[in-house]
Amino acid sequence: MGKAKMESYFKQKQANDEKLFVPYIMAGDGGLDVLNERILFLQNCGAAAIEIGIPFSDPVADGPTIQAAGLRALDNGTTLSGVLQTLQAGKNERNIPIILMTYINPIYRYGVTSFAQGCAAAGVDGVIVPDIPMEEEKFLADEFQTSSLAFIRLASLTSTEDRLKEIAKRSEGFLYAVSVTGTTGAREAYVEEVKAYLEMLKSYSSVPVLAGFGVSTAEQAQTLSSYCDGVIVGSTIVDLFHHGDVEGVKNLIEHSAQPTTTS
Ligand SMILES: O=P(O)(O)OC[C@@H](O)[C@@H](O)c1c[nH]c2ccccc12
Repeated sequence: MGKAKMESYFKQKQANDEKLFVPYIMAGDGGLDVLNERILFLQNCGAAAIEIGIPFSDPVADGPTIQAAGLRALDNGTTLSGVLQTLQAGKNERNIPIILMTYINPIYRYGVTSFAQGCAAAGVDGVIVPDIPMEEEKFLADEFQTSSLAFIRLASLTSTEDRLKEIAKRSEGFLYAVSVTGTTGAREAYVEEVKAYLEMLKSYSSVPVLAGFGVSTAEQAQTLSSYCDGVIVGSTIVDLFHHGDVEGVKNLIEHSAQPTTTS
């Protein structure tokens, strides 16, 4: 669908008062054979989009769960071109946006232009690159624009307000609001500043603001979603799939969408 369609797809969901739930999975964890199957399963469970990680040997933003999933995927021979081919093969069965999450190194090795073109051909709609700061991103932004890919930016709790304003202004598709300090992985609690941070980002952003990092329960998803437009859940989903608990995945997505009940 590309950037413009992804944005109108999210707008339509929001017009129906839906919060957006975006699960993350690691491509090649369990083998590339299960990738398209998992995507369709998540789509049927009500995911608003799916974030797909490209396994990489030095995943600096990742905690233990995603690191382990990345190692499993690398061990069974998963490559970026294998992932793109698999996504291309499953393209016609999907109807929700697909976002690739990859560090810059695999993109460099593949070639920036080939990567952007390969993503578009595979039916990828947006890309997240966590280790490219805003000052260095132009070479990527230009290629993504040529291929109609949304360049999804990451905001962090430790940035100044001026910087957050600029990041929010640039974000396409949605704005990824990293809502903890540190790496990916389940957390028990969120710091109090998260509410103000998400509300501030919402006031600057023209695309939906989604909170990610640390979400492991439906209650957390509901609470965070009440401050912004939805959540991204990685480590918990990766763990559930790894243990074969697809019912757990389904329950988490279904319950996360329910409005917060106050007791
Ligand atoms: O695993 P968590 O804590 O639920 O966080 C989401 C996260 O896994 C996913 O979005 C992600 C995986 N690796 C990343 C690297 C950078 C930014 C985001 C990510």
